[in-house]
Amino acid sequence: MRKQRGLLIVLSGPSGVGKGTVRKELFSQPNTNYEYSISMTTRLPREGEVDEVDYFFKTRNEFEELIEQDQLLEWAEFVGNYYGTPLEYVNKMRDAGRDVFLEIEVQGAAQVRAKVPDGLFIFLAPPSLTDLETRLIGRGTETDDVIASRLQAARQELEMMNLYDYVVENDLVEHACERINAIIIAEHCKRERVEKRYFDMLKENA
Ligand SMILES: Nc1nc2c(ncn2[C@@H]2O[C@H](COP(=O)(O)OP(=O)(O)O)[C@@H](O)[C@H]2O)c(=O)[nH]1
Ligand SMILES: Nc1ncnc2c1ncn2[C@@H]1O[C@H](COP(=O)(O)OP(=O)(O)O)[C@@H](O)[C@H]1O
Repeated sequence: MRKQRGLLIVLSGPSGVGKGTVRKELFSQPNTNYEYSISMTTRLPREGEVDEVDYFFKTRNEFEELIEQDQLLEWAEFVGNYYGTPLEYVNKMRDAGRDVFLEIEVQGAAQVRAKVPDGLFIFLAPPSLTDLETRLIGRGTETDDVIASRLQAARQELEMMNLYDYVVENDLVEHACERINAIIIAEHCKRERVEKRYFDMLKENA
């Protein structure tokens, strides 16, 4: 059977909603066809974060060079730091039939929407703004100032959720993962409808 080109799955949502937690849970499940695209950032590593695993950590100069050289599928500045997606990896994985996950904020997602119209756009939403604040504070990785800026950004990000194909509430991690897996399976089935091999099959049997 010929392999479909892999999906480009964009997972967005405000800082602290649980994108990283949900994505790690999805990737820990057996029999998935997912690849995670590690982003570039100028943010400093948090305790425990590893270069080339969590992010490719770059200086601002290095990042600006990548922009100049057109090596990023999208990039954005979020609360004082650059973040961007390496283009080559995404294309290579999709060509190999793998579904590629981008975990990115809303400005970058809008750029991907314009460049990759067949992408699958999923917005992860918190049960409430209070839950979001509790999670962001509970994670304990940012200073109070940064938390306040991220909560401010969250209000604008939540207003963008209507631009996504799906909104998934992250009430419980397992439930959010079940919904995301279901969306991806449905998306593959939808794309099967236009697979050439089915038209060929019908012609052969005419
Ligand atoms: N546009 C864009 N956003 C990204 C990329 N990588 C991460 N982000 C987003 O940047 C925001 C800040 O990321 P980070 O500092 O790691 O904080 P965290 O997501 O709250 O743990 C989050 O919304 C990420 O999803 C990227 O390659 N491009
Ligand atoms: N469904 C959930 N219920 C309660 N806490 C959650 C849930 N999902 C994630 N968290 C917690 O919220 C915090 C932020 O999650 P994280 O995955 O780092 O968010 P993001 O990547 O969107 O910034 C973490 O401490 C995580 O353990």
